[in-house]
Amino acid sequence: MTDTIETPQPSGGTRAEARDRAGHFSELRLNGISRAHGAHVALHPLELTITGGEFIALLGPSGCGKTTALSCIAGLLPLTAGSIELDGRRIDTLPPEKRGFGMVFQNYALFPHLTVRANVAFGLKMRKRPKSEIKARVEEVLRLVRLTGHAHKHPGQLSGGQQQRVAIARAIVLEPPLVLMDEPLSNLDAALRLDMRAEIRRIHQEFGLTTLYVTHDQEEALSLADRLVVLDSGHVAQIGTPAELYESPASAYVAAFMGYRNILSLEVESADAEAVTAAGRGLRLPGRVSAGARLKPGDRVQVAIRPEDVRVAAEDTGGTGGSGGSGGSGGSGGSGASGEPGLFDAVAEVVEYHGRGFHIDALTPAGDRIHLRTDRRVAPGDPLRLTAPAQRVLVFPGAAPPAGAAVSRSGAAA
Ligand SMILES: Nc1ncnc2c1ncn2[C@@H]1O[C@H](COP(=O)(O)OP(=O)(O)OP(=O)(O)O)[C@@H](O)[C@H]1O
Repeated sequence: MTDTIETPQPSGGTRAEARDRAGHFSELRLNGISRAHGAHVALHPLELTITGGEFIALLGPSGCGKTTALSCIAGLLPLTAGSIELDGRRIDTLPPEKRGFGMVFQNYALFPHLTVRANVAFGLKMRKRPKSEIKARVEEVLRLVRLTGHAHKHPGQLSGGQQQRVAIARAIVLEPPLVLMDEPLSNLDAALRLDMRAEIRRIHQEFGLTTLYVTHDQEEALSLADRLVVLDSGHVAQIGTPAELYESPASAYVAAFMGYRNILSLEVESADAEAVTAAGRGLRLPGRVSAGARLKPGDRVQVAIRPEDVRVAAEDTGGTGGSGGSGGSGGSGGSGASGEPGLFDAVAEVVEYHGRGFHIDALTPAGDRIHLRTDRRVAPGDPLRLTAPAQRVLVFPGAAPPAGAAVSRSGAAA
């Protein structure tokens, strides 16, 4: 980490130069940090080492402890236990301003009576930096966030996305070792969120930042972060790269976050180290044993399948209205647990048109809701014969579906 603050090049310089200027560090260690509010533990001991330059997303549903973790790191909340070290130096005993981390929140918190330029310059003025340095750094950062042409305006004259970029500029102009962002895009409309998401990643890279980003949006986390930390009721559910979490979620809870919208509670019929057949509720599904799990017949399991991996079996879709037929099992109550593994019946309930295809919610005879995608024309009420390739069906040990997972069932558990 550099202690001296150099005056930036007027042209901004290269990414490496920007990285050198930012308060760069090698390693931020969270050593079992935890936080309790009275008897309620909002954050159980969190172990994480963040490398300088990384983009880390803290992901989880409302109330899982994301903001608590961020506030503990920022110094806004004292730790109940654990410690934080920046390149070996203990910092959890320091107040927020001494940690010097940049913060960007969803409500921007800009000064309405100050221009964009003055908002961005504010922190440097408070630090009594020389005027020439303030001017050069503010201009550079405004250019980086593409707001040079708006520098004279007040926040009220800017769009939500522009205001958010002012908030980011204000945080990064101080060249903080770490930028903490708490759901910074949640007040923006869908299109702007996408644009700003790309902007945030670009700014992170160009300025050589280290970023800790809180979100409940799996897509945002996967697209932005180098690594994700998934939290479940204050516990770490999994830490890994987007590809690791997407391909090999450690639990049904993480799977639900990674787009496995179909999570079914079934029982193991047969299993070896890798392959398993889970059955129950009129279904019989061959699948893949989740990493490290040992399953035996009779075990309760959670079976996770992505909507895009559920296929309409080719021979059984006769277009609208037709029950189709491969052996006359169309309609409810057809193929059951004794039927051909991997094939099951359902009736289309909700059909949404999505341009290139349809998103369908279908109900099995036992009342399990199955989400799927197809480019076949399907109408509500159509019987469907469905299948999912075994290698795309993940089977996790456990009796209860994950809380907050996208499990939808109209019937009772088996
Ligand atoms: N000051 C407090 N006193 C008591 N409980 C609190 C306090 N702050 C947070 N909590 C509780 O701690 C848990 C974690 O809250 P936190 O705000 O960290 O969740 P979050 O994942 O950031 O949620 P959201 O996405 O809704 O902001 C919640 O159960 C919350 O009710």
